[in-house]
Amino acid sequence: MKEEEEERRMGETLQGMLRWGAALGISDSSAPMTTLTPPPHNLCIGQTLAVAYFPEAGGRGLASARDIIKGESILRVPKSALLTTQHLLQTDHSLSLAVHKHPYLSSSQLLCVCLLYEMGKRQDSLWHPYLSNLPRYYDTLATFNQFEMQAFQVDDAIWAAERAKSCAESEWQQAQLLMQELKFKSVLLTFKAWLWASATISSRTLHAPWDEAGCLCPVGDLFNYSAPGVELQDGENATSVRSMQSTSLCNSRTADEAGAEQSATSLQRLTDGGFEENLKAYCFYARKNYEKGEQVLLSYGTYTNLELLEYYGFLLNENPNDKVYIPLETSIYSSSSFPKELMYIHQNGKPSFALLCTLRLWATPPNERRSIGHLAYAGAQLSAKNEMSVMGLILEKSNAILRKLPTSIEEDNHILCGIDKIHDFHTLMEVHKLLSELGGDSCAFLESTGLRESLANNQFLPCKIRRSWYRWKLAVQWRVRYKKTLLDCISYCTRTIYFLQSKGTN
Ligand SMILES: C[S@@+](CC[C@H](N)C(=O)[O-])C[C@H]1O[C@@H](n2cnc3c(N)ncnc32)[C@H](O)[C@@H]1O
Repeated sequence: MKEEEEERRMGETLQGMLRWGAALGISDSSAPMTTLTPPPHNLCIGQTLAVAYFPEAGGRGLASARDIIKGESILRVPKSALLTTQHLLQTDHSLSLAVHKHPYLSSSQLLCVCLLYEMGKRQDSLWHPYLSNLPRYYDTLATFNQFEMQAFQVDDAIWAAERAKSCAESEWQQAQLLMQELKFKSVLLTFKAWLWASATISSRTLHAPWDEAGCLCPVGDLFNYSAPGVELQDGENATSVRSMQSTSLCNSRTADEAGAEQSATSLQRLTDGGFEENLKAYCFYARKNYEKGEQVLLSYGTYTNLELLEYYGFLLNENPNDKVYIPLETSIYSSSSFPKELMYIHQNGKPSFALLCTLRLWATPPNERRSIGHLAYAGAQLSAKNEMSVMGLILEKSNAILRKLPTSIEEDNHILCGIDKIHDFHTLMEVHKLLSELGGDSCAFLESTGLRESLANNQFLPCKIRRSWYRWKLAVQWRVRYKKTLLDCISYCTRTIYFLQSKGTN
């Protein structure tokens, strides 16, 4: 009964946002936007899209309300409805005065401050109907606690989470003075509020040509993600692209990567969407045909699962852009001119082009590398013996990584099954019993959440523990996917070696 009531209330707030959006000119129509746009019927936006719930693919999202053809214009959000730093500074003199005294803050930090500033206005904010529909919690990497970070098991992932958190912390500290000058209420000054704002920005902003931090786009940010298909990837050279969000709070990319990113982003806008100066609106286009009722998805860019977790707080079991790096000796890296970032294992277990090419050269006597370099760079196998040493090395490295990890993929899957069962339990006693029997990380989960102590005071599972349980599940899902890639790689290398041996060639 309580859940039904909650659902009804959420439906009403959503309808309120859609009515508000329609009044501001957010529409599916390609006709000029006016405030005469008819009010939305139920959760529909014009005739084309409707807000719907997709439990297995992003939760709340946008469904097609009719058949849609690839390339059709499906949504327009006028610039006046976008929540941007520029808009707020132009319309709020005291905010503008205060912000100009802090030129050292980055554009993302400023957007965080502006978002919290608007939240502080409550009903008086122009965006109140939009803000009250934003998620209350996020599961981006910066929100992971120590236990949840350790659950990744893999150093690179633990470091990424630690870096995301410490970066958010230092950005928050730098912005404190400005937020105090703006007389933020104490609840908006907390690190928790900052994490919420920075996760909102990281997971929901769209690229804006006038601001590196991007813009918050009401209704346009309800599209869930589908990974760009191979048709958008520039072979091995595809780098991470961010069209949903242009910059991260902890962006550590190089200028070259940023350049590649920009050109790939423009490519994607042809089918997905972008800000159109002549229309003064954010315009979205269907990237494929959709049947009525299907979820309409957007490609935010090309991400590995770890990056999806860092910026968006979710991961994909089938992610064509996921990668596993295996550490190699410096002498190996320097055998080719490829950058390290291109030497990895694809999610399907196959070594990347650059990794194969580099290892083939490394397994060639140094005095012969020059003469056969052109063959290696063209992707050719150099000899059966050479190929077998390459496969042998990758196999050995993958096995070594797996051996060092504290649990096997079977144990992780067992833990995941247990974690999933928590969903059906409501009382703390039931959850405690399940976790005590589960073994593995679950004892550490009991410790980290203080669940044992909570038993005395609470009958039901507190929200904080539910959130932690969800992030723990994300970390375990991530490491399962990581191990599966390495196991698939081992099978691939083994099969190749057997094949070459059976041919008995050199
Ligand atoms: C731009 S919002 C999309 C709308 C969002 N579902 C909502 O309810 O407001 C991006 C967020 O949606 C969720 N999301 C998007 N695509 C997803 C997917 N394919 N699988 C799981 N979660 C997804 C993630 O939480 C992500 O941070």
